[in-house]
This record gives sequence, C-alpha cells and structure tokens, in this order.
Amino acid sequence: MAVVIASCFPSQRFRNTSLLPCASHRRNLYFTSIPHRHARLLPQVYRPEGRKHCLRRGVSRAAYVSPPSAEPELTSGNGTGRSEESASLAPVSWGVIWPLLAQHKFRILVSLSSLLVCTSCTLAMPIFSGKFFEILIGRGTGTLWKLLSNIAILYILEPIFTVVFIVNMTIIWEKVMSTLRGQVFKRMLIQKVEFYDRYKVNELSSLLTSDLGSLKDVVSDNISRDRGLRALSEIVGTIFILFSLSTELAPVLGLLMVSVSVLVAVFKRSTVPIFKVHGKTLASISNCATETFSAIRTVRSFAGEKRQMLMFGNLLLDYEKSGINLGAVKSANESLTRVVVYFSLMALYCLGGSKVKAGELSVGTMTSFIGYTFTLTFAVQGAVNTLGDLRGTFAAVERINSVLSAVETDVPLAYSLRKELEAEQGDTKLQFIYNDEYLSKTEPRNFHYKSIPRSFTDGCSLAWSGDICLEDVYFSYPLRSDVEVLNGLNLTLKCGKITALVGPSGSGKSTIVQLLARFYEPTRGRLTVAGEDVRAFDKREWARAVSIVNQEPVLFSVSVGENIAYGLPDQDVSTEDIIKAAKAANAHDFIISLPQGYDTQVGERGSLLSGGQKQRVAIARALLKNAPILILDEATSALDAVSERLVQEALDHLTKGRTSLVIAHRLSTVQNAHQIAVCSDGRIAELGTHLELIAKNGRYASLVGTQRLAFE
Ligand SMILES: Nc1ncnc2c1ncn2[C@@H]1O[C@H](COP(=O)(O)OP(=O)(O)OP(=O)(O)O)[C@@H](O)[C@H]1O
Repeated sequence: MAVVIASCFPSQRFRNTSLLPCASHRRNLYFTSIPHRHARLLPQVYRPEGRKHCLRRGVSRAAYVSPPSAEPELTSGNGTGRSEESASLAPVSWGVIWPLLAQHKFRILVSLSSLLVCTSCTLAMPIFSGKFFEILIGRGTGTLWKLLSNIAILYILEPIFTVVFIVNMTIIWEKVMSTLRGQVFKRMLIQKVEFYDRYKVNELSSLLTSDLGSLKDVVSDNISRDRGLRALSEIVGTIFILFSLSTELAPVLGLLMVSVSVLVAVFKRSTVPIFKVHGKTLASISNCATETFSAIRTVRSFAGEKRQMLMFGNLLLDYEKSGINLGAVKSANESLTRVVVYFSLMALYCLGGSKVKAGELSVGTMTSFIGYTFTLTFAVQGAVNTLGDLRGTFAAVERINSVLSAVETDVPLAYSLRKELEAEQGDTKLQFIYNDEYLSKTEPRNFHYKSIPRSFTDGCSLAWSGDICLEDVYFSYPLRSDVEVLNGLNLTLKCGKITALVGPSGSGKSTIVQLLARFYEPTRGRLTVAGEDVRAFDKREWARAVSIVNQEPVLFSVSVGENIAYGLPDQDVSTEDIIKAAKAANAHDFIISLPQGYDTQVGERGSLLSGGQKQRVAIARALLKNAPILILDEATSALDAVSERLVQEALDHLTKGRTSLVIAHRLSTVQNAHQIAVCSDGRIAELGTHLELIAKNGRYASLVGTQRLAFE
C-alpha cells in the first residue's frame, strides 16, 4: 500500500514530481514532503504558528494514496460496499469476547485453580461434619482435636482462595468490559449519519451504560459464593460426592436437580419477553427524562410541566406493571424451587432415616448427606439466579446487537479510521482504542477501492486551488427514500469565492451542506474537487478540508480554550494559537472578561454563553482548523444587531481566500457574495450576481420582493 506522508500537491500531478512513489505496487511505503510550488498555492490566510498548512505530524498523518496509474474505483450508491459477512458479525458475541478473554490466560488459570481449591474446601465441610458427629457418638476414628484442626485449616484456606478467585475474576472482566465498551463506542462512531437520525441519543447512550452494564454485572455480581461459576462447580462436586457416598440416596437428590433444572428452563423461556419489555420501558423512561431536561426552556415556555409529568407517569406505570410481572414470574419460580427442595429433603429424611435405623447407613454419612442437600440447594438456587441474570443480559446484548447490526456502518469512514489508528499506536493504557482487531474484523471483506482513498493533503490542496462542483446530484434521505430532495442539481462553488445559496424553506439548501460535508453520499451524480470525485479521498481526511459554522453551533462542555482547540482535535494546540484564533474571531475580549478566561467552562452544549459568543467561539475553532472549504449555514440569522456585526466581521475574516458556501436570509450577506444560487425543488433554478438576478426578475427578484430575503 502506497503511503505518502503529508504531501500537499494535487494528486493528478504525481506524474510530474520527483517525489513520486518509487514503485508501482500499492503495498509499498513511500515518504515525501511538500513541494514548495504547491505550498505557494495556499492562500495567505490565518494560520496558527508552527502549523504547516496541510502538513500534519509524522506517521500519524500518513496518507494512503494509490499508485499514479490506478484510477479510483468508487463505491456505488451510498458508497458502502457492505457485505453479508459484516452484517452477521454481532458487536457483542462470543466471537468478540473470546479473543479478549484469551489475553488473560494466566489470570484465568489462577482463577480456575483458586476456584477448585475453595470449592473443594466447601465440599469437604459436610464430610467433616459427619465425622464430627461420628466421634461425638463414639463411632468415629481419630481424635476430636485432630478433626477440629483439619476443619480450622479448611476455614482458613477457603476465604483466602475465595479472595484470589474474586480479585482475579474481577480484574479479567473489568479489562474485558473496558475493551468491549470502547469497541462498541467505536462501532457507534463509525455508523452512517442516518443511524443517528434513526435512534435517539439517549437510546444509544443507554446501550453503552445500562445494557453493557448488565453484561458487566452478570460476572461481577455472580462471583460471590453460591452464584455463577462457584455455584456450578459446587453442584457438580456435590453430585459426584453424593454418588460416591450412597448410590441409593444420591438419586433422590438427583431428582431434585432434574426438577429444578426443568423449572429453570421454563423460567428461561417465559421471562425473555418480560425482560425485554422491562428493559424497553426503562429506556423510554430515561428518554423522556433526557428530552424533558434538555428542552426545559421549551417546556417552561409552554407551561408543559403537567404534560411531561403525565407522560413520565404513564411510562412509570408501564415500568411498574412489567416489574410486577417480572417479580411474579420470579417468585413463582422461587417458591416452586423451594417446594422441590423440601420435597427432596422429606424423601431423604424418610429413606435415609430408615436406612440408619436398619444399620445400612452410618449417622455420619446421613449427616453429610443433609449438609450436601443444603449445599446443593443454595448452589442450585444461585445457579437459577445467575440464569435469571443471564436472561436479562441476553436481552440487553440482543438490544445492542440489533441496534448495532452492521447495516449502517460507514465503511469508508471505518476504513480510514482503522488505517489511522494502525499508524498511530498511542498511549499504552488506551491500547483497546488503538488495537483495532475488531474494526478489521467488521470491515466487510468485499470492501475495497481499486485504489486506496487519497489523502487529506491531496484533497486539501485540490480544494485550495480548484472549484467544488455538484454534478447532476440526486439525493433522498435514507429514512425517507421515496422523497427525492435533490433532483439533478448542478452547482459550482468557485475556488476562493463566496457562493450564497438562497431559496424557499425545504428546497434542499441544508441538504447540499450535508452532502458537501459527506455526512451522506448522493444517490446519483457526484461531487468533485478540481474535477476529481470526492469519494476518491479518505473520508476522515475530507472532513478536515471542510469547516461548517451553523446557526446553532454546538460546543462541548469543556473550557472555551478547549472548544477552540477542537478545531485541530488530534494536535497539541498552543495557547498562543488559540488566542490568535480567538482575536481573529472577535472573541478574545469577551473570553478574557469571563471568570476564568480561556479556562471558563461553557456548560452543556455551550449553554453558559450567549448565541453570539458561541458563534464567535465556533468561528475561532473554524479559523484554527484552517480548512479550504467553508460552509456557513444561517450563521448569523439568530443574532441581534450588535452580535451580528461582531460575528459578521469574524466571518469576513474566515471566508477570506476560502471556497465558501453561505446560506443566509439577510440580503446584505447575500448581495456581497461573488455569486448567488437560487435553490428550488432540489435544483439550482437561477445563478448569478445580485444585480444580474434582480435584472432577470425571476425567483431571486421575487424572494427579495416578498422580503423572504430580508433587508436590514
Ligand atoms: N434527516 C432527514 N431525513 C429525512 N428528511 C429530511 C432530513 N432532513 C431534511 N429532510 C427533508 O429534506 C427536505 C429538504 O430539507 P432541507 O433542510 O435541505 O431544506 P432547507 O432548504 O435547508 O430548508 P430551511 O431553509 O427551512 O432550512 C425537506 O423536505 C426536509 O423535510
């Protein structure tokens, strides 16, 4: 695979440079640097010190490019190339968990050995009890003190090995779960954007917390005495000892086992739907609470508290009902289990008692038998409870797998992420992030580009020097595939110039933005940069070539400085660079007046800042990113006059030298654009300058006339 580090020249010029890959086979590794003549193509706009435009650090910025002769094979349709195999690989399955467990072979060995020792101690106790009674009634061999000292050794060894067992099991499972959680999170991040249209944020976060939590608990809650593996080993050991003590009495307890097992099987089958309903209702409760609190201002403004309470109350009733159903099934099973145990004990007393009376069985053996009955009872009940927990866990795992079945994986994104992670083995403590065995397994086998996606440096330098074109683009949103939003749209965004996009609501303006950002791919037609299809470029790296500033910029709940530094998420950004970007975005003055300056926390989604302040932080972030393509989606429409002036100044700075697409409804913004495109019914109906379009007296003139493009 050809690897070129940080080349800033357009890919079509590979043939003309002395720094070309030196072999034609794409698996060879190539290193090169930026030819100066191409670096000069970059406009003289704001660049943080120390940052070499498109040049990114070391191997981490390695870019995968094809040999010059190969033409890119673009994936068809939405560009996924997903295979059946990938769909069948569930994110939480034995196939995924086994390799994670296998990394802890030594600990597993220690755990199983200590389990063997502590179970043997537990199982030896009833035998010693029997011997104790034999000695008391004068029939036993050996002294009482010798017996008691043996019992004391058992009492010391059992807790010690229990600790060793629990500690090791806990370490193994916590490590496995961290990796699994990291992998599921990663799996979510590589889904296509429509995945996030389909599922609520809260549903997704509960998969990571409560559903995966249930998988974690099934081990951590079941490593105590009488549960899980320990219960299972006690059951096996007890049955073995019982048969060696008395072949006549053992079948009585065997009957107990069979009965309980049948009950467990019935329980297992009957509770799956109840567990599912219970889990779903809990998720709805959590959704309702999240939605209410995140939209609290809307709730207040409509006096909607009562409605929200009623909605929440109804969900609580559903949860209560499913909880009671679950409890009823559990209690029926619990009492049936007890009935079987008591029935078996009675049988044991009758049969065993008569054998002792007839001298066919010693009192000690009978005493041991009674002891084992209780051991078995507790162990079987523990195993039943574990099975109950497993039911809940299976339901949770099924939920995770059904949501994360690979249907919506954004394969090109997954591909570029994997390559980047492979090249960048970072913090050893976070190896589960970098260890990408899982991603490579989930990557569909039939996914390939005839040539490997080109690098950011290619896409970036092309974007600095060439036009961006939407060529005969058709598009419908995956969740509404019957509605064609774009119908053969053609639009050229001239390099380094501002294109304003206007049009009636719902005409497809924001959809064009989503396609330019490659959140979605066109169903037909293509997007090109300097004549090259954008799908030829590495998707994550393409993201670095496009900056978007929205009407409602989303900030992270960290400090102002960290929010600005997010413009370069993989780099250590210096304070000077952050301040420089903030100054250029007209944000520095308000930031230093905040209580902790650049360290001030902005609150959830930036709620502790005003709209104009958030907007300027977002612009500073975009300035730091220094991407060649800029999209402003109604960036000033929600601001008052003063804020708008400050933001507009910052935007003027930001748009300088970049290929910009501006969606705006203020005439002042629109008429200063180099060209104006009028979008209507998913096409560009008119294109020209303000004066040209007014003279044409068409749709644009009518938009201005009807004040849908507002004068200030
Ligand atoms: N995620 C989505 N899934 C399905 N349909 C969508 C989605 N987003 C937008 N649409 C639909 O696509 C059409 C175009 O929407 P778009 O947001 O591009 O219009 P717009 O011109 O930007 O409108 P406005 O000026 O009101 O923001 C609309 O009919 C809208 O309902």
